[in-house]
Amino acid sequence: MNFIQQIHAAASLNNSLLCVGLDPEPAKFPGAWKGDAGRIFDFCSGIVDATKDLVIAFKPQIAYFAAHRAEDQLERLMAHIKRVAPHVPVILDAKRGDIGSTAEQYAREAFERYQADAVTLSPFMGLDSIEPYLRYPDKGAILLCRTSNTGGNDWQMQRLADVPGQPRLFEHLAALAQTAWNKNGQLGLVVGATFPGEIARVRELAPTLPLLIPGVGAQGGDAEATVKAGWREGAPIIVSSSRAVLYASSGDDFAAAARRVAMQTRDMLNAAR
Ligand SMILES: O=C(O)c1cc(=O)[nH]c(=O)n1[C@@H]1O[C@H](COP(=O)(O)O)[C@@H](O)[C@H]1O
Repeated sequence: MNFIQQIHAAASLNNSLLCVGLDPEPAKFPGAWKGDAGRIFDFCSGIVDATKDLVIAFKPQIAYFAAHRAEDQLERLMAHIKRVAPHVPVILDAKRGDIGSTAEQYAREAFERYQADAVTLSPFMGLDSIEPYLRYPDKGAILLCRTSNTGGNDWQMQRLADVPGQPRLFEHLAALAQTAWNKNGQLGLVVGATFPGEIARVRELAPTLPLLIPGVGAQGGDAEATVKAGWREGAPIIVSSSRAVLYASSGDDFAAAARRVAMQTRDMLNAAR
């Protein structure tokens, strides 16, 4: 199964649009684990085990592991997810973007070392910086398009004077990702839940692509508006929440609390379809 098929299968098996983001911060760990970077695997696997029947995907953010020299724990976590939840695709959030020869190494890291099913990428350096990932035709490559942060305005909302119709940068990218750049049909786009109007615009320009939508939960994005703007039958959205799920409780009941919040969020997203 390729990444797009995995997403469709997990969405229907778990009846979910919710992705749980795995952004482990030892300072926020419960009880005796607090401050202990050696517990990153234990914390994240606890979250995975508690939510694996509720999600369309998991999304570990690599910086939260690398900052603590915990790449070995990320490798173990990826293997753990494959073992306990083989039906749930894993998106490695790495936001890579570099020249082709270096991108080849990043693609190996994501797809061979970590066995990710998809990776997030910055398209700022253009198509040749994306192509090495496209050589893994079963894997997903999810391009930053209209990000959830306010600083996204600095570039993504600028108009391109030399392109017919003078689209904004994010609009131009969405159209390219749907067409010329999508050589093997494996591209997706990142659009922030904090900008539902732009989610709708991206959905117009990229009617079939999977959209990874972070920004519900801690960043305050509107879950209902997100679904209305982005979800269409056959065109999946992957709505990601990290802190609101991971740190629903700072006590030893963290996994049960994460499950409760994940279930509420999943149900809220489903009710808006
Ligand atoms: O690519 C991402 O996942 C991403 C894109 C974006 O535009 N905004 C954004 O917040 N993210 C990531 O999504 C997660 C959001 O975490 P919470 O705000 O805690 O749900 C973090 O891992 C971010 O790095």
